[in-house]
Amino acid sequence: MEDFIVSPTKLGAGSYGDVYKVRSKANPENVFAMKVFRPSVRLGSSHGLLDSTVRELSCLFALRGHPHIVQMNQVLFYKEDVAVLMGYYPYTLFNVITQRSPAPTSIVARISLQIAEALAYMHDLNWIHRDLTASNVMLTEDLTVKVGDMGLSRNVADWMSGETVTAPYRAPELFTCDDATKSYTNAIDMWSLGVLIAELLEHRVWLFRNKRAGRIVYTTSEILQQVFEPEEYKKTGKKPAVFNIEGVLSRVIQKETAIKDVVFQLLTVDPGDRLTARGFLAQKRWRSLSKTVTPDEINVITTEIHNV
Ligand SMILES: Nc1ncnc2c1ncn2[C@@H]1O[C@H](COP(=O)(O)OP(=O)(O)OP(=O)(O)O)[C@@H](O)[C@H]1O
Repeated sequence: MEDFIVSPTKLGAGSYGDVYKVRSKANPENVFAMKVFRPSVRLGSSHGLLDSTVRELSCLFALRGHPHIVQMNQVLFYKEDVAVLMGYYPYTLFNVITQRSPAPTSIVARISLQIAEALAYMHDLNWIHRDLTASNVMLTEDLTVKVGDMGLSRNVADWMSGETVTAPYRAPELFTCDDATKSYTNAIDMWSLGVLIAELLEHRVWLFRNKRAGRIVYTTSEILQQVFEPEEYKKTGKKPAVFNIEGVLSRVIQKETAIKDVVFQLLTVDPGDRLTARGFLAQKRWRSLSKTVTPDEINVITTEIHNV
């Protein structure tokens, strides 16, 4: 650690650790983010590491070098704790969704394709992200995607914990039964991608959100069970009218068919019918849209984020 200067203010504090901005002493132009993992307080844990730390480090290691996944530079000790030195990324997708004006569809296409590139790479290597949210998609100064926060990521197994993915981004199959472990696939990440695209197009975060004290909002499970109740859906073949998903996705509905179709192919109840990452990457309309991004469009967004 003697090679680095650690900024005293935290970049962020998550459930699993604190993140600091760090500069190289030899070359102060070189800026990194250092995540210092919380130690395990589990009785009998001899190594002092949380499972999530081991998962995050092994996932970052397995996926290192991918252009749209956070860059892992070094694993080191900071004081008594294990830390990872990563690339420093100034924005997250949350900043883009919550800026004053909605992001143009060209930017939505480019960002979503870059997220899909990262997911396709993960899924090909048999990893599931399991916590794709607006805050976990980081962005460089020119809005290049770096998918991060792999604390819940894991290799696919037959039975996995159902208690995963931040609620508003959780796929319907994770709500289908109360068992602690469930059988699901990497299609859960594609649902989360569908929610992120819808949030960008709707210009609103947490479209499917949790109940908050004092405000009438829908719980994710209520929405998903009412709209996508598998039994009801299978019986009638069409979505029950209890909850109007078209109302929630009102701006998406107004988009041209090719855009609308992709969102609905991702927000598909049956995980077997849901668009895969490779299937998403093959969407010609999105690819050509993403190529129309102009430097001006990027400037407008980054300037707005800076002015918030
Ligand atoms: N590479 C990075 N560059 C800049 N900021 C970062 C970077 N990594 C993390 N951060 C900041 O630190 C915060 C916490 O990081 P991270 O989400 O990885 O921690 P966590 O403990 O896993 O969080 P969570 O509770 O969301 O699971 C992020 O929301 C972000 O603001």
